[in-house]
Amino acid sequence: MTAHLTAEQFASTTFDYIIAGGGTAGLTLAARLVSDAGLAGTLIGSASHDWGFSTVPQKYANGKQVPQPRGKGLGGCSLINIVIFDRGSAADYDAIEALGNPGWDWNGLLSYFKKSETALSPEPDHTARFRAAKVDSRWHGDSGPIVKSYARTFAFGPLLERVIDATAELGVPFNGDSDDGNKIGMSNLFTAVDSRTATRSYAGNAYFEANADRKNLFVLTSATVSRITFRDGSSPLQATGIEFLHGGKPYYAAVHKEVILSAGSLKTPQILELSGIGDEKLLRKFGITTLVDLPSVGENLLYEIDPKYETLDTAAEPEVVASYQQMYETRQGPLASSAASTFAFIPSKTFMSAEQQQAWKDSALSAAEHTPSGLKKQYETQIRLFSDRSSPEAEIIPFPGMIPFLGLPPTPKTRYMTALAAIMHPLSRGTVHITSADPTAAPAIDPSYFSRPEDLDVLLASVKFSLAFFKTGPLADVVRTQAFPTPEEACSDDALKEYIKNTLGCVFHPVGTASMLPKEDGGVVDSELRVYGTANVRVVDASILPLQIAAHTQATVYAIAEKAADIIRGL
Ligand SMILES: Cc1cc2nc3c(=O)[nH]c(=O)nc-3n(C[C@H](O)[C@H](O)[C@H](O)COP(=O)(O)OP(=O)(O)OC[C@H]3O[C@@H](n4cnc5c(N)ncnc54)[C@H](O)[C@@H]3O)c2cc1C
Repeated sequence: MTAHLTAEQFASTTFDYIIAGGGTAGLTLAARLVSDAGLAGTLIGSASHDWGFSTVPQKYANGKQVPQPRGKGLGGCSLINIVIFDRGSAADYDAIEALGNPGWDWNGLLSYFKKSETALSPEPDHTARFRAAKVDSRWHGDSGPIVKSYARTFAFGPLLERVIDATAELGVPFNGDSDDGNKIGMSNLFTAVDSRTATRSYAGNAYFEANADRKNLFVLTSATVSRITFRDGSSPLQATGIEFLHGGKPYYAAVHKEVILSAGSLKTPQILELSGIGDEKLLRKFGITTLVDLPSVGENLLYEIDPKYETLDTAAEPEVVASYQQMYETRQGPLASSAASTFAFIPSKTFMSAEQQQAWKDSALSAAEHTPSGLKKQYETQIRLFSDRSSPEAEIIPFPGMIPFLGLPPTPKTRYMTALAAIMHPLSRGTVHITSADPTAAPAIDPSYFSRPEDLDVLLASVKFSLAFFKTGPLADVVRTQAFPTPEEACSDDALKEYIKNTLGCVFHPVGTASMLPKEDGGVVDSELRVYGTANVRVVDASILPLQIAAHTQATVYAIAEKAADIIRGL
């Protein structure tokens, strides 16, 4: 049985590896490291569900504060996410490699995507009715821990065909398998659900519980890592252990080999800064001695951005929910899987006119001229992707129901449908930094949405595309009224921009705050994920992605952790 240690036991053990954060990446890494003889310690934040963060008021979005849920228990965000399990386009990963990260391109990651997963074949009627592609072993794994399957019952039912046909009429082809490196099109995405048991497959059960009887995996729950400790005078810095809080009391645990931070994009920078690795000016403000002046820590925060657009619906009625519950008894129905997983990924040419694309490019090129060289390289990459017909620049997420983000109650007995529009490669860059030397204080999360106005233009165009979607033949036939935006809110581009700012959300995929880049380009970790200026501290989580990918992030995070395990073990 895995040793769930008490804080005292944890503090009196010296581990080979300490992984700070038992989330998506942390548990994946722990499971792979303990398959060797070394000891691994995994610390997690708390047994409760969600850290409950929110952004600071967004200057360019009418002061809106956007909720930022983050999973807190064993499994981290993989425990609370919406189970979509997909990959970005090959172009996304190739771009990350080209920024100075050998081995992190599509070909370098493909084996790790496959290693993390077991793809279940769609059932025969599934292939016919929901256009699910057959599982191709060139792209999909057959023996990894995360079990992925296509949603068994698509909640749209017959509406799905109309959704697919409407997008096809707007020039978006159906893509049977968007995990093969070509992301463009409308696709049924895999979900991290074991359809044989109708259960979520996540880091907690797939990687952690499956290794629960290992003698060399130790876990301490309800702990908050405060900081890393270093050998006095070492250069590069040699980590000796970590300090953590448990039940309000401070403890120390020692490490032989490495400390690995897997606290996620919004918390890893906090641990680095509290450890004296960050921007000297900021650290001084909070009385923290700077050990490595690394101003890039907590910078380059990137989100995909997403406004809400409400239309037609499904079921909030008690009798419908009861029928779903009944269906779940036989592992059927929407509760047995994701309610929606057929999404469209579209290149700029599909939703922006040639003039709009040119205006965006001119503006982005001018922005690139006035940025430091590291960000300039990222912008140049993004400008190239923007014109690449194989690179999605927006995602349209049709959802069979009203999403209550607008805070407006649905009219009883009315059925709605929502299309969320998200942009994939925003130019805006945000930050996440400490607000105090107290490790329990929430960091200041500032995505700085729309600080680059080009992002708002792309989002406006993608929202207009989703409005057109509901007016296209197959869907127009069943849409009675446009609930949101109201006619006033949609009367002009400027009015729609205001609507976007007021209803802004995010797709919960923050990345980039401990970017894997050359140091001079704003990197926090090198391509072996080692923190600059340290000998034995790595970051393994979503924060290392220097660019946003056009996909949901969890499959990539598992692949990052699988690859990191091989790097750390020298394989
Ligand atoms: C609501 C929501 C829906 C999402 N939906 C999807 C989806 O459908 N598909 C998809 O692909 N992606 C989705 N994502 C994103 C995806 O889940 C994340 O990108 C991914 O899981 C991040 O993994 P991570 O290892 O970087 O961080 P996490 O999984 O968040 O792990 C970080 C861990 O570190 C712990 N921790 C933090 N600070 C400390 C500390 N100081 N001390 C100790 N422990 C600490 C946390 O408690 C957590 O367990 C969603 C995310 C959210 C929040």
